[in-house]
Amino acid sequence: MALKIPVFTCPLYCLLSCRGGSSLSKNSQTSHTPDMSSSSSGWTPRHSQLCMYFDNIVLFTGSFQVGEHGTLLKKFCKGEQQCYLKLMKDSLRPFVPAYHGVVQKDNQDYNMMENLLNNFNSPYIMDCKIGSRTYLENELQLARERPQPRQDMFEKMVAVDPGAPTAEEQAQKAVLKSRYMQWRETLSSTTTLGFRIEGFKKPNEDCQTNFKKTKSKEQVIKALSDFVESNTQIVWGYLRQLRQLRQVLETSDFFKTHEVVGSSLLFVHDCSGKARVWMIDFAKTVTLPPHFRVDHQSPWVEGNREDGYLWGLDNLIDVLTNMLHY
Ligand SMILES: O=P(O)(O)O[C@H]1[C@H](O)[C@@H](OP(=O)(O)O)[C@H](OP(=O)(O)O)[C@@H](OP(=O)(O)O)[C@H]1O
Ligand SMILES: Nc1ncnc2c1ncn2[C@@H]1O[C@H](COP(=O)(O)OP(=O)(O)O)[C@@H](O)[C@H]1O
Repeated sequence: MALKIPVFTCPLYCLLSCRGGSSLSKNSQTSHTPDMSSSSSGWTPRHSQLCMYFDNIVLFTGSFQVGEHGTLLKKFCKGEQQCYLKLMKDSLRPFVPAYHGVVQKDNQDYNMMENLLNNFNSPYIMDCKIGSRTYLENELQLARERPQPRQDMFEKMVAVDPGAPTAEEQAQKAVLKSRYMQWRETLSSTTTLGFRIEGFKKPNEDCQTNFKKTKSKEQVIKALSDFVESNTQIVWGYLRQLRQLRQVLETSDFFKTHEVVGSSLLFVHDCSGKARVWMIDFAKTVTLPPHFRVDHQSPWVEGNREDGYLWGLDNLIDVLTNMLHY
């Protein structure tokens, strides 16, 4: 059973509590980072429209708060909790943040986890969403049964490509979520490479999240080179981590029995040369029916539950390897 303990009062609470489910990936194309006045606690919070961070400390999103003793609190999601509980006993344990149970704050439950940036000095942080699709099969089904046209998604679509909506969508000024998600996937490298860069943050620079149209290998390499500042030692460090992860995934019971959708790899390095990769975001990772098997590589067709996780990881490893020969 999950531990329930009270959260200590965080002085940054009001700054961090905004919309849920936001992340690097949900940033706008036009990020701005106004300085906020220095607080008496010594923190200098800065934020962009949908990307929050604290100087040299951490990158936060609307669904997060700071926890005690170097922990992060993410808005509670039962499915994600179940994943973390299983992951804590799985061979993937070294590749996910430590999970510390459920805590409550103002009637809101949170999953408490290790802050992966704890042991880095001025970290470089990148979020890459892995897999060949970003929505669950049951989301598609729901969209068919109860279509809910989304105006916000129409607006996000038009902002990137005014010609993308169909005549019907133009008339409604709304699109279905499944349609938006599929469009996002074909626009980016998700469908061609099985992963996409959601965003990254370098020390003393604004978040970069303008990767919605980063699709070709060359574009991806350009973005990754910018993130690692062409430092081959860092690329080697990430490659070592990703190859280890690849091996561990082959042995993992968790991976064997789950459809892993919308999950990211969090890349973190700093100027000491330390580079680490972790799997994060299991909100859309679901257990497969008993005896149902996926290989995480085959192309997805509705019903086969394939997520393309290993295909994406292999492509990412290839791309990083290519960078060493550039
Ligand atoms: O990245 P952009 O183009 O802004 O689109 C976002 C991402 O796909 C989110 O996925 P993730 O959280 O994995 O980044 C998704 O959240 P879900 O995870 O809820 O599907 C959002 O759906 P809504 O939250 O319904 O708006 C969708 O609007
Ligand atoms: N355990 C963690 N330690 C440090 N940063 C994290 C951790 N988990 C998430 N993050 C940061 O928060 C962002 C959003 O996390 P994610 O779990 O994808 O949330 P959401 O589902 O709200 O998008 C990530 O891109 C990363 O920058």
